Amino acid sequence: MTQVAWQGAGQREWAGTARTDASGAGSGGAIAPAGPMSPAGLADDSGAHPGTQRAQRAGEQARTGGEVILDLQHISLSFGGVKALTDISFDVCEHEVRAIIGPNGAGKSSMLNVINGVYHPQQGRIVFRGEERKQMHPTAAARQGIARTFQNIALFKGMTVLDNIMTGRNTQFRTGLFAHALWWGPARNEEMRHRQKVEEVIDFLEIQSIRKTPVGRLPYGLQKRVELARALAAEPSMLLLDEPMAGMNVEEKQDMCRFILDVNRQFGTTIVLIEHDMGVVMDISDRVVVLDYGKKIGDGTPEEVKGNPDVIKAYLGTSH
Ligand SMILES: Nc1ncnc2c1ncn2[C@@H]1O[C@H](COP(=O)(O)OP(=O)(O)OP(=O)(O)O)[C@@H](O)[C@H]1O
Repeated sequence: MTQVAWQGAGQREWAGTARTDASGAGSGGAIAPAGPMSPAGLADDSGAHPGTQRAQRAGEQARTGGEVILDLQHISLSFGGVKALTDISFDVCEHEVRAIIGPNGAGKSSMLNVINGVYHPQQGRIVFRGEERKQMHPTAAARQGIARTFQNIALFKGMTVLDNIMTGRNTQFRTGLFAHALWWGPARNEEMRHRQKVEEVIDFLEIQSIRKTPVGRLPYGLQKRVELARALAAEPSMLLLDEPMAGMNVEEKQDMCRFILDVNRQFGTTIVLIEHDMGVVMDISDRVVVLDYGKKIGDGTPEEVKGNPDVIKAYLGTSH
C-alpha cells in the first residue's frame, strides 16, 4: 500500500516517493524535503535506496541520441467524463530507459495501455518505427515487439515458473495446434527453440533454482522477477514495466535495477517504465516524462526534471 511520503499539509501522494512495502523493508516512509526535491534517492545517493547504477553509468555515453522509435503526439484519452490524458506528446528513443512518473491518478498506466494498444486514444497520433498506428490490439503490439509487465502481478499462480515463462512465447508460435498436439516435425523443432530461449531467460535472471516451483509459492519479489522473465521470453524490442519494484525490499530492488539495466545494455531493449521509487527512477533512467492530472508537466533528463519548477511545485502539492 502506498503511503503519503511528503510531510506537511496539502501534500499529495506521489508516484516517485518512497513507500512502505508489504515486507516493511522498503526504502522508507515519510521523507522530509531536503534540497529542491526530496523523495528518497533524489537528494541523497548515499542512503538505503538501491540506486548506485547512475554513478556506474556516469562514464557511459548518453543514449538519448538514438533514433526515435515511438512518437506519441497530442494524445488525449477520456473515460466518460474523466480525462485520463490531455494533449500529451513525448517520444521514446531506441535503447533508452524512459520513465513515466507522476502522482496517483496522473495517467501513467493509461499511457502504457495506449502504447501497447489496450486503450485507444480519442485524439492524437502514435508513430511506431516510422509507421502511424491506427487501432491496434495488444497481440498486434506484442507481435511488433512490445511486451509489458503489470502493476499487479499477472501470472498463473498454480503453474510452475517454467510454464509461466513459456506462456511468454505464445506470440512466437508459428506452427499450428494440431502439429503441436502430434509433436510433429516442425512443431517439435519449434518447441525446442522456445524451450531453449526460455532456458536462456531463466539463466539470465538467475532463477534456475525455482524453475519447477509453482509461482504462487514464491515470495513477492521473485514473482515480479518471473513476470519480467515472461515478458523477456517474448524477445521484445520495447519493454513496458508498470511499477517493477512495487512492494519490494531494498535488496530485491537492487536486483531488479540490475536486471533492468542488464536487459537494456545486453539486449539493447528499449525500456519504458513507471516506478514509484524516485531514487530508482533518477538512477536508471535516461529521460523522464512527468504527468500530473493527465497533463505533461515535465520532460527531460533526470537532472532537468529535478530542476523543473512545475515538477517541484507538483511534488510539494502547491500547484493546484
Ligand atoms: N478503465 C478505466 N475506466 C475509467 N476510468 C479510468 C480507467 N482507467 C483509468 N481511469 C482513470 O483515469 C485516470 C488516470 O488513471 P491511471 O490509472 O492511468 O493513473 P496512474 O497515474 O497510473 O495512477 P496510479 O499511480 O494510482 O496507478 C484516473 O482518474 C483513473 O480513475
